[in-house]
Amino acid sequence: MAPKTVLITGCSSGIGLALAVRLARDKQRRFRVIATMRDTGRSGALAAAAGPALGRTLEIKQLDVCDESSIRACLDSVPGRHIDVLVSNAGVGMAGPLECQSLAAMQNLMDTNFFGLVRLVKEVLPDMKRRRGGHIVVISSIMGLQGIVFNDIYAASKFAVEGFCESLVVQALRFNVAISLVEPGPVTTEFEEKLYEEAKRADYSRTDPETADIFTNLYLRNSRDVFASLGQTPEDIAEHTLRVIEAARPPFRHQTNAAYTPMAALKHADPSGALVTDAFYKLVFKYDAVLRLSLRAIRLLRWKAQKVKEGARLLGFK
Ligand SMILES: NC(=O)C1=CN([C@@H]2O[C@H](COP(=O)(O)OP(=O)(O)OC[C@H]3O[C@@H](n4cnc5c(N)ncnc54)[C@H](OP(=O)(O)O)[C@@H]3O)[C@@H](O)[C@H]2O)C=CC1
Ligand SMILES: CC1=C(/C=C/C(C)=C/C=C/C(C)=C/C=O)C(C)(C)CCC1
Repeated sequence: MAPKTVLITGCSSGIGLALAVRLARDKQRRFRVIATMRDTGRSGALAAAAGPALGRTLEIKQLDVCDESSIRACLDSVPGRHIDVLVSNAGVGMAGPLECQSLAAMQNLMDTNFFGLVRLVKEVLPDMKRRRGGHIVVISSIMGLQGIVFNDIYAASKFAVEGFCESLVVQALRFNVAISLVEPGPVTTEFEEKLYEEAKRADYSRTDPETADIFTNLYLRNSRDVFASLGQTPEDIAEHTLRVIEAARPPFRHQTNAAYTPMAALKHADPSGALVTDAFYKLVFKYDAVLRLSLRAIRLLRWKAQKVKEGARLLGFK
């Protein structure tokens, strides 16, 4: 079978980079990867990780999801504009009290996370419909299903992504085009560090001292622990996404972190929303010590599992 052409956005770091490398180094050579990024000056890490795949099964192209002409130019440079799989991955995060965030920053986030996807789909879907085949894979988030305190704008952008895809999927199916949402929980990438850097620069005089205190001393501290205990690696997400891409009948939704499934299910268990709001309120304000203790226990278990794995490898087990 001819290799599938997969175009991925946001490949300078994190999930996009890991996925591009995973697909390009596929042992069965099933993919030809077009790894895109808005600034090709940032391609060093990808080129290094791709190794000999660069120039063979992987090529790097410029694409800014906020710029229609850059998307068009990139697609026009692909023979026959033929993309089998589009992976919409590029995205930015934002966390903190609303009062400390500028409207311009919020609009930039929506422009990247939501309209970036819309621009891509507008450009790629007509070709896929004409060919009666294709797959659009969207890196959404668990926050596309359930908001998390202080992530108001980011969660809104991922809800927008989910609503857009949920509506479009039925029409697309008529043309044999699949749409899949990949919904990770926390993933340890530059995304996390960028949030903390942003939080350091924020002007907390724009909010009241109590809110500033809850964000900096409760949320940020717990968030670090959540990433350290429950965070997946970008390589984990690449494996999950590969499974979605290679599925004979791709799922519409795919959660990557089982630890978050109950959280996302709560809202469906109680349509009034009281159950999930109450659970979050208690976790954040009442049982934060229990939360931290549980997260520490998980970290310890993970560390032990890692040591067992390393030991087994040293002893020659796979
Ligand atoms: N990390 C996490 O905890 C989670 C992340 N996600 C989602 O995963 C996706 C990837 O994030 P992740 O790998 O973690 O984070 P990274 O910050 O490591 O990667 C984000 C990528 O998006 C790119 N990007 C940002 N703006 C644009 C743009 N306008 N055009 C093209 N590329 C752009 C960045 O490029 P540049 O280097 O130029 O800034 C970078 O390559 C995002 O959609 C994010 O929302 C979902 C769940 C959890
Ligand atoms: C679970 C949980 C928390 C934090 C979760 C975080 C920080 C999740 C991050 C998810 C990301 C980054 C998704 C990206 O798309 C709190 C509020 C600390 C306490 C209550 C339980």
